[in-house]
Parts: sequence; C-alpha cells; structure tokens
Amino acid sequence: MKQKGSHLSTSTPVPPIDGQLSPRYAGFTTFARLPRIDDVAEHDLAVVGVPFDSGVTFRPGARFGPGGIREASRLLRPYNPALEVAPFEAVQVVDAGDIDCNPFDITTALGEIEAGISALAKGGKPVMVLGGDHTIALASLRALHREHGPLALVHFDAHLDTWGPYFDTPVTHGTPFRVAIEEGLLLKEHSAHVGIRGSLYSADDLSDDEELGFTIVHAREFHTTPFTEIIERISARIGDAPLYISIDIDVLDPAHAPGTGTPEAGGLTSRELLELLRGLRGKNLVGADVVEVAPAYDHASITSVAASHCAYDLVSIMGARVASRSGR
Ligand SMILES: N=C(N)NCCCC(=O)O
Ligand SMILES: [Zn+2]
Ligand SMILES: [Zn+2]
Repeated sequence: MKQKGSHLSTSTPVPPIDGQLSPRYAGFTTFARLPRIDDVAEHDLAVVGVPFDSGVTFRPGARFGPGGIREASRLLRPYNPALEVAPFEAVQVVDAGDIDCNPFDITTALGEIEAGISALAKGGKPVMVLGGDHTIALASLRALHREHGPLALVHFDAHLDTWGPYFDTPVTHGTPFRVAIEEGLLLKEHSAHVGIRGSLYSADDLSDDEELGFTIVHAREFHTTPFTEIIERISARIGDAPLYISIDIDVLDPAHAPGTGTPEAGGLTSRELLELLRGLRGKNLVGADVVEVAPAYDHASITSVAASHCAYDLVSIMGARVASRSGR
C-alpha cells in the first residue's frame, strides 16, 4: 500500500515520512522512515544493513541488528539539536536495504559486502553501515579505501579487534583491524581505539596492538581525564584525514547495551558515546558503522535505541559535510 506522506520528488530531497501524517509505528520499516533507495533518482548518503554474524566468537544474533536498529529508529525526528542540523533536509539520505551476504562463508560474504558498499559509495558518497558483527568493518574499510585511499579510524569498542586467527580462521569479529592494517587500509598515526576494557588473552595483546600502530583510550581513563581533553586527543589524532568511525555497541556498558554478543562490564554510558561523536563534528567523515547489536539479548530496545541514535548523529555529521561542500 502506498503510504500517506510518502512521495516521489525531483528537485528537493525526499524527506522521511512525516509522523504527523502517518504514525511513527506504522508502515514499512526503513531507517528513520527515510525513502528506500529505489524511491528516488539519486542519493547523497546511503544507510545500508549488513545482516551478517558468521564471524562471532561468542553469542550469535547480530544478523538481526539492522532490523532492530531500523525499528528503533522510527522515533527519530527530523531536527538534530545537538549538532544543529536537519540531516535529511539539504541532502538526499536513503535506506538502501540490506546487502545479501553468504552466512556460510566469511570470505565470500566479505566480497559481497565490499561490492555492495562500493556501489553505494561511488563518487565519494558517505555510507552509514548497520551491522552485523564486527567482521563486516573490514569489508567496509576495503570499499572506502578504494574511494579515498588510506583512512583514519576511530574505533569505539570494549575490544581491540586486532587479535590473530581463531581456529585458523584469519578474519572474524576479533580480527578486522589487524587485517586492515596489514592490507594498508588505515593511517596508523591517525587511528585510535576508544573504550577498551575487559579481560585479555595476555598482556601481549596490548603491546601487539601498539606495534600495529594504534593508540588506545581505555575506558577507565574516563574517570581520570576530563572529557574535553579526551575529545581533543582523539580529534588531534585524526587531523584532516578521511575518517571512518566504527562503533561496536559493546563499547557501552551492558547497562546501556545489553543486546550484544560479547558484553564487558565497566563501559561508557550512551550519553558519553553520543558526546564523543558530536565532538568529531566537522571532521572529514566518509563512512561509519554501528555493529554488534543482537536484539535477542536486548531489553526494551535499549541497545537498538542507542545504536539508532548513534547512527543518526553520524548521518547528521556526514550529511552536514556533504551539504557544506556542495554549497547546500
Ligand atoms: N568484536 C567484538 N564484539 N568482540 C570480539 C571479541 C573477541 C574475543 O572475545 O576473542
Ligand atoms: Zn566489542
Ligand atoms: Zn568489536
């Protein structure tokens, strides 16, 4: 059924469905009730789901992350006061649906995900990826590296994800950033992990990570270091490089994100994470992901709501940059 409030437009961006015309809990589920990619002639920024979780080492279920995040995103309103932008007004943001990827073969799936993201990013268009487990970040970095060359990375996570192979399998959700460094996808001196905590396999995990070139903002530093200083440190690290932000939702404390596969106590609050993202406004953000949302372990959509709000801020930052670059 054609939805009230949906329409095809030519000159101005097609906005999300208006909650005053069609209740926010009604109709087809797209991110923030945006138009689907097929509903518009062209897009400036795409949101895409990657329902893949064959790389997990503990609880499965992140394949249902895109659906959970989209459902929670119905509540989003068109104006983002924290960033002072109306992200869907100046540029055409679309929901590109989900990338079909093989659940039984990680290498095949990564190729499919990379191809899907590449198609959406062609010409340097920013992409907002909804995971999926953290394995998919590797495909996303490969795709965006093709467009932009080596990228700065800000990686929000409880885990380093620079471990080596598990069961002789080199690419899993515990390894994407090691492989990304090895493939030359990242600018080492401009990359950082934020929110790291929890038990490790050995003390070497930290020194191995340092040898790969990352810097770490540990979760416990949030107790001892002023928040603005942390933002400045991350911001200085990135500089003007093309930036990719990867958010593993388990960077949040399990109280703020119970719906995830490898939870670790002692994490960030959702307010802290959102403020960190907002501190990166104005950066050359070319792509981002929110991963590891596993709705089966969630309660009252706490995790999906947090993830959808992170994605909204990331879309706001990317959209504002596209708009200012094209004089819109
Ligand atoms: N990327 C996430 N969420 N977790 C990685 C955990 C890998 C491990 O426990 O060995
Ligand atoms: Zn993690
Ligand atoms: Zn991770």
